[in-house]
Amino acid sequence: MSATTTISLSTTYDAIVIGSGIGGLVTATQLAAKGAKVLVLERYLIPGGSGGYFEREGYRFDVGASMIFGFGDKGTTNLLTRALDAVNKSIETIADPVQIHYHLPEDLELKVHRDYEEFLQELIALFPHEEKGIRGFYGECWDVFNCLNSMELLSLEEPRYLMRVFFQKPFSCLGLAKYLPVNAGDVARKYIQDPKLLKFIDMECYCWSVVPALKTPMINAGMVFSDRHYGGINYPKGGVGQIALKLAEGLVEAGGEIKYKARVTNILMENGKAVGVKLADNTEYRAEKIISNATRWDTFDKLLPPQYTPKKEQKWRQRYQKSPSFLSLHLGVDAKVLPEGTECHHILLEDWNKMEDESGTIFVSIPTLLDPSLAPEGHHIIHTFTPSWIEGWQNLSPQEYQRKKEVAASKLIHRLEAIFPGLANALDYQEIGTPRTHRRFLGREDGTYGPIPRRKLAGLLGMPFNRTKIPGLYCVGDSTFPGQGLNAVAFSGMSCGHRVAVDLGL
Ligand SMILES: NC(=O)c1ccc[n+]([C@@H]2O[C@H](COP(=O)([O-])OP(=O)(O)OC[C@H]3O[C@@H](n4cnc5c(N)ncnc54)[C@H](O)[C@@H]3O)[C@@H](O)[C@H]2O)c1
Ligand SMILES: CC(C)=CCC/C(C)=C/C=C/C(C)=C/C=C/C(C)=C/C=C/C=C(C)/C=C/C=C(C)/C=C/C=C(\C)CCC=C(C)C
Repeated sequence: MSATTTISLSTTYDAIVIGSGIGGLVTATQLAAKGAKVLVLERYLIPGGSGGYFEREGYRFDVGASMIFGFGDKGTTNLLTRALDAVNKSIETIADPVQIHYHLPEDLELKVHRDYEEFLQELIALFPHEEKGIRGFYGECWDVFNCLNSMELLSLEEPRYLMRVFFQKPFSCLGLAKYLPVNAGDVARKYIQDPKLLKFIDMECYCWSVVPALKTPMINAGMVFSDRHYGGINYPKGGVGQIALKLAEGLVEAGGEIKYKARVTNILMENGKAVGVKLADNTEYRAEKIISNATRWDTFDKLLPPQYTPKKEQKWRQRYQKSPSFLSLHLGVDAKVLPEGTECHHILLEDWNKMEDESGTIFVSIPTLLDPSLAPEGHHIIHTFTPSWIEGWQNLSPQEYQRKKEVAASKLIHRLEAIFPGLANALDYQEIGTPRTHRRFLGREDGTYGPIPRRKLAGLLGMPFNRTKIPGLYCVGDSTFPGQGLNAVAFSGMSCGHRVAVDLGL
């Protein structure tokens, strides 16, 4: 068959989901559970995207996500638990007693304990003059969280749901409406004066939102700073990849389909409406609704002809830009290198002025402290990453690229020796990922971690929901409200599933 031959398949689906990241899988499972005929197309070999895994020499490494919110067993904000439950799946999890052990400049060293009061006591001991401010700021985060955690979380684009939830929980709705345009840094400044404590609050935001507190939406901060104590951080037994594997399993059991090695190259348009997709091998599939779990840049610049880029997208790009990608180091190490009592997640920064710089902040995750089965006996996994832009990794010869990776890895290991002395001599396995790796394996433009505000914006107000200006086309994942994070994209998936189901008349 010639390369240009197009194979059109006669089956018509209710919905096609492009990509099996957690956002895409949650949408697909929500729809399949409601009886829709769903097809998920994934370019890679396994599901999960940034929440995927890979195996090397007896180690099972998490690709990206490692600090998992949304796995609690109470309230309404435990969206990963709920998404799995919708297709009759569950995952055994291991409670992490400390969310992050911070190693910050000027000897600012502290742990965010799962127990809220224990965390506050540790922070207040470092800033006794700010006790009232600390309690005030984190207390207001709880106000936001309590609003969210009191209501059913579905599509904010569905007026009947909004009316229902408003009548059921008017104060929670009004509370959230009040916080939608607010950023965490402005709330922090109402309570806290100490500049060093404000820098700490910046780091508390930066380490998941990739921007300082003044640019971090308060609703997201309320979720993160409270749920870590309420539902807690819980690691899935068998690795983060289990979440996607179970969702994919549940999808198929609910009557949905998932195809791997199925790279979508075009969204097919007819009379201004999205009607199907075309794969790299020229196969075409058609559906009533097309849902893209690719980033907005990939969706609108690559999958659609340029004349279809809505004006709204151009405007959005004036407000949001691609965040940097990461340089990731997946290490297998001799267990003896970790001192007794080492915590699972660490943040390391030596100079406050470098927090947002390329290679400034170092993130560390050691999942084998919670689930030893992920590494050979007597060994641990240290997954460490630091922000990195694609530009520095382009136009290199294979030798230059290899050399640059090794230099960057050894610099990271050298800095990590400050918390894990002897690390360089304890290495058993090493794999280095760059922004190019993330672009290639996750299909994310420039390997970006997701959208970040170009300047200070009004909280979450500018983040688009799931519908797009193109009839029949929806977006899901971290390019949509409320942004990055597995629990955040699970929300995006739940609301996308809800909106599409209503549009399909289900
Ligand atoms: N908690 C953590 O520690 C941590 C760390 C890193 C990332 N994350 C989070 O993971 C989340 C990512 O979730 P997501 O759902 O937005 O997306 P994702 O990028 O994880 O998944 C997108 C999927 O779509 C596939 N894809 C892309 N283009 C395609 C095409 N043309 N055809 C077929 N398949 C295609 C990709 O291969 C990938 O599997 C982010 O929100 C990020 O914040 C969390
Ligand atoms: C009716 C009326 C009047 C009104 C209306 C209003 C309303 C109702 C509103 C609503 C809203 C809503 C619902 C919202 C929601 C939201 C959400 C869900 C959110 C979520 C969020 C989440 C998040 C953000 C998360 C995140 C996380 C992350 C990102 C993480 C990350 C991590 C990492 C990176 C790691 C780090 C570290 C180390 C490793 C150390």
